[in-house]
Amino acid sequence: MTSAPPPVEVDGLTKYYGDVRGVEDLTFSVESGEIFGFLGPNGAGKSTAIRVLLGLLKPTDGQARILGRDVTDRNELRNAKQQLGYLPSDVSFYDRVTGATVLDYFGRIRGEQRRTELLERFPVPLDRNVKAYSSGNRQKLAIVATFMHDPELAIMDEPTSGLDPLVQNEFYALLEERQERGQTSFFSSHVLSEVRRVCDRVGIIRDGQLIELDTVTNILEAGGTVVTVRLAEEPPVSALEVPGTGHAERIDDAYRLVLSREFDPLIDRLHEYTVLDLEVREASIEDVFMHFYGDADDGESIETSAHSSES
Ligand SMILES: Nc1ncnc2c1ncn2[C@@H]1O[C@H](COP(=O)(O)OP(=O)(O)OP(=O)(O)O)[C@@H](O)[C@H]1O
Repeated sequence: MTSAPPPVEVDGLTKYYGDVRGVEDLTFSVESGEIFGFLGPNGAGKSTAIRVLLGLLKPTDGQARILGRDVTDRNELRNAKQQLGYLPSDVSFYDRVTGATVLDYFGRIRGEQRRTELLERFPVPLDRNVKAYSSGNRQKLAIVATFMHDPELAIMDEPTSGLDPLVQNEFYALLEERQERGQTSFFSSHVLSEVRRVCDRVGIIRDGQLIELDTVTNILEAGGTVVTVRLAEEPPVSALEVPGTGHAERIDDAYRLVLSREFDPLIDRLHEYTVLDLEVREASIEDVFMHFYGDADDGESIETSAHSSES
């Protein structure tokens, strides 16, 4: 018996918009039952990759398959879509219809066995025109539409944007329940906290290219230990760059060092100074991100918490 193909398979995928690079040479696959986060700041290429996966854009080069079907083949894609839930980044339902009509429409096409249950978890004013919906309600309606046929694979472009924290939690719980049943979820995000919380594996994309692909656990382990130290003296940063230091910088009146597991060389060096303050902690996913994006100067933005704009 042959095993089922990976729900998402991308090989050498490249998409240019004329001269503008959308994504270049992406290769990865997502396994059954995984919650996979596709991570990157604005303009990195996440939506482009997702739109190719859904057959909405034709690749310039390379292959993309969902549920074992070639997304550039209309018939194959139609078959795959019966088992696919898709949540686009800007939810554009027909404004002049009610939420109930929207769900009726998708229900007729793909099925709606989980509709009632999902509406209890993500309630929306069903009888009202979608035009009058808040952005959060639109997003909740989109979640119900995405999952009510209980798809094997869900592909979502920034699914939690506009949701309040309680609804976000409900959404993460939904993904985890799906995982227990072996169903697969793939979503793009620029919110690090949610990726750390729910994803098994992440692909990090920058300037259209995949720059990291690993489990969240491995990425955090490889991130090292972050040491922040304040000294009475003001030595140059280079004075603290002992063996095992991956990165060192001066931030205000402190020194921030990323170390591998070896601490002795730093402790020896610190003997030469008066230590006023010392903090040692494991690297966070934010630290890992800053490592990849810290030198970006083109306005890329990453939210280090789901609500950083509100705090
Ligand atoms: N229709 C288009 N025509 C020309 N260039 C485009 C088009 N869509 C996207 N691009 C460009 O492709 C690159 C990748 O954009 P994309 O929207 O895929 O990024 P993203 O990671 O999804 O960003 P965001 O988080 O802002 O949605 C960007 O440089 C963008 O300007």
